[in-house]
Amino acid sequence: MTIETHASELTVVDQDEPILELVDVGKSYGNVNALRGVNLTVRQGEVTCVLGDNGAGKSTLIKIISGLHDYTDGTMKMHGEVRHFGSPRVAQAEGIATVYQDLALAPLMCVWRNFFLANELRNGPFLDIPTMKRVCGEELVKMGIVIPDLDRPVGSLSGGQQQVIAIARAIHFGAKVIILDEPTAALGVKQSGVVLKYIAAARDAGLGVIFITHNPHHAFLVGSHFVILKLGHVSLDAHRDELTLEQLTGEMAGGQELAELSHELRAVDPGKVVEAHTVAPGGVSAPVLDQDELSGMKDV
Ligand SMILES: Nc1ncnc2c1ncn2[C@@H]1O[C@H](COP(=O)(O)OP(=O)(O)OP(=O)(O)O)[C@@H](O)[C@H]1O
Repeated sequence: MTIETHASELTVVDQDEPILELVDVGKSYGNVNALRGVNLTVRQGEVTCVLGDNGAGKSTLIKIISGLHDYTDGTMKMHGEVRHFGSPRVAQAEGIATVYQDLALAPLMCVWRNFFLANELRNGPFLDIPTMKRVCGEELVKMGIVIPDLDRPVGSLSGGQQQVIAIARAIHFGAKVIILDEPTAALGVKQSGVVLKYIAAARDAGLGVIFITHNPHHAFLVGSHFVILKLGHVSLDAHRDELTLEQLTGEMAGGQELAELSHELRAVDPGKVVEAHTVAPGGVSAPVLDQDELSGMKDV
C-alpha cells in the first residue's frame, strides 16, 4: 500500500485493489447482444490486453468504459464503487482517457497546440504560449520522446510519433486508466515498436493500460493480462504466467476452428490442402519488455 499526497488531498492507494473492474457486464443494442458476461480487471502498473476479431465487441467495451454508452447488465466499479459514467466528460474527469485510432489530433496544428488542445493555458485573456511550449517539451522528454521542433504541424510526424504524443497528452492531463484503441493497427514494424515502448512507459509510470489489439505478438510484448473477446463473450482470460505466445496466437486464430476447417478442406481435395498453422513461424514465448529492452527499439 502507498500513500500519495497531492496539494489538497491525501489518497491511500492499495496497489492490489483494481482501479477498474467489470463484473458480468453485458450490453444490448435492442435485441443485439454486443457483450455478454464480460469480466475485466484493470490494475495500476499493468497492461490489460483485449484481443478480438471484427464484431467481437471491442468498440462496445471501449464505449462503456469511456462513458459513451451505458452497460445494460452487470456492474462496473472504479476504485470499488459502482459507476455509470453517463458521458465521456464524466469518465475523463475520473481519469479515464481514450486514445482512439484517429487520435483526435488536428493535423495542421503544431505539436504544442495539439498537446494542449481544449486545455489551453491562459495568461489573462491571452494564450500563454511560452508556458505551453515549455511544458509540452518537458512532458515529451519525460517519456523519452524527442521532437526537435514543437512548432511542426503534427500531421508531418510519423504515425508512431503521433500516437505517442496522444499518449503523453493523456498522461499529462491526469489519466489513471488509458484505453488505447488498436494503436499499432496502421503502423509498420519499426513504428509499432516505438508505440509499444511508450505503452510500457505508461505501464511503468503506474497507469492502468487497456490495450485493444488484433495482434497477439504486440500484446505479448507488453501485456500483463490477456482477454480474448469472441462474439461478445470472453473466450480466454489469462495472466501472462498462465500462457505462452503460442497459446495466445492459437486462441486468437481460433485454434479448434482452424483445425476443423483444415480437416474439411482436406476432405475436399487432399492433395492441395496445406496444414493450417495457428502459430506464426518462430512464435515462441517472449518476455514482457521492460523499458531498457524496449529502448533498444530504434525511434522513428
Ligand atoms: N449501435 C449499434 N447498434 C446495433 N448493433 C451494434 C451497435 N454497435 C455495435 N453493434 C453490434 O455489436 C457487435 C459488436 O460490435 P463492436 O463494434 O463492439 O465490435 P468490434 O470488436 O469493435 O469490431 P470491429 O473491430 O469491427 O470494430 C456487432 O455485432 C455489431 O454489429
